[in-house]
Amino acid sequence: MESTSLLRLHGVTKRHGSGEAVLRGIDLTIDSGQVTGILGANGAGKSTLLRVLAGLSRPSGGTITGHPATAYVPDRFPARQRMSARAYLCHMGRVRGMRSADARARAEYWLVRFDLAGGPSTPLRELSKGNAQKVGIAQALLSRPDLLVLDEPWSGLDVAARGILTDVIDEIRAEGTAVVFTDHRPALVRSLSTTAHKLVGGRLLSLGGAEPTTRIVLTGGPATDWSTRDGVVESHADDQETVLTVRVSEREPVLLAAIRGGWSVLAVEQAR
Ligand SMILES: Nc1ncnc2c1ncn2[C@@H]1O[C@H](COP(=O)(O)OP(=O)(O)OP(=O)(O)O)[C@@H](O)[C@H]1O
Repeated sequence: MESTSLLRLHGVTKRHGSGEAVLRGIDLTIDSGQVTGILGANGAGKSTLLRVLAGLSRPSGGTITGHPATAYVPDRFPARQRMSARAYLCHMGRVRGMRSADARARAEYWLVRFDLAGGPSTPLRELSKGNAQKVGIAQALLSRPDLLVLDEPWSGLDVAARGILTDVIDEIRAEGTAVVFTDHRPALVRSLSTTAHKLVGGRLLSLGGAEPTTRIVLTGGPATDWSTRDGVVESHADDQETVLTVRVSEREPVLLAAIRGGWSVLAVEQAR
């Protein structure tokens, strides 16, 4: 699919009130089908940048061109209402001009896919942080946006939902949606992004493209926390299998550790 430019930031600055500038001279182009990952320390300005990208916050200086249909998922979904997850999503769908039946079908699809605890009828105010986050993501995916802006979307999600979100990002980007996300894990940002950046001192530094990854499917070994091992970008386990997404440069050491640890290797395949 040919990519088109959706949004361009040129020399964007942002200060909150009369304080120091949080963003300084940000140049960034967002193309369709592109996944842009943004790293940065606490307080570096990641959420501020995402709110500017989503059109929720006006920059103090610089220019922004482009008006993509944008969906935004904040780092904490404020789920205080009494209405059910399904009713909330149907309402949001109708607000966006969807037919009721379509909104309901899409709501049901995302809540089932992300396995919302208690199911779609659960009142929002009874949801845990991670389950509220699933509803926030479902809300953004009701109708396909041109640009999906995700603020630390994996934080709070359980292992299965993390894997689903990674798959969903791959799927929608293949359909042409641009995705911008923040996270604190350099390996994950580098691996999932087509362009990775780091915010330092209010400026956006380019980290270049993603390093390719390999998917390693293991079975039969002892309980192991793979997520802390060098090169492991993601790990996903169920009763039968453990699926690791591993940077290509670390594939052999991880395979060796698995075999030495008593695991059987079911598959090694190119992931990205
Ligand atoms: N509405 C606001 N009013 C005043 N200052 C703000 C506001 N929002 C953010 N800030 C300040 O701007 C700076 C950047 O905050 P921001 O939330 O963008 O950082 P972040 O990189 O997303 O941090 P974290 O990783 O902790 O989520 C911080 O110093 C913060 O205190």
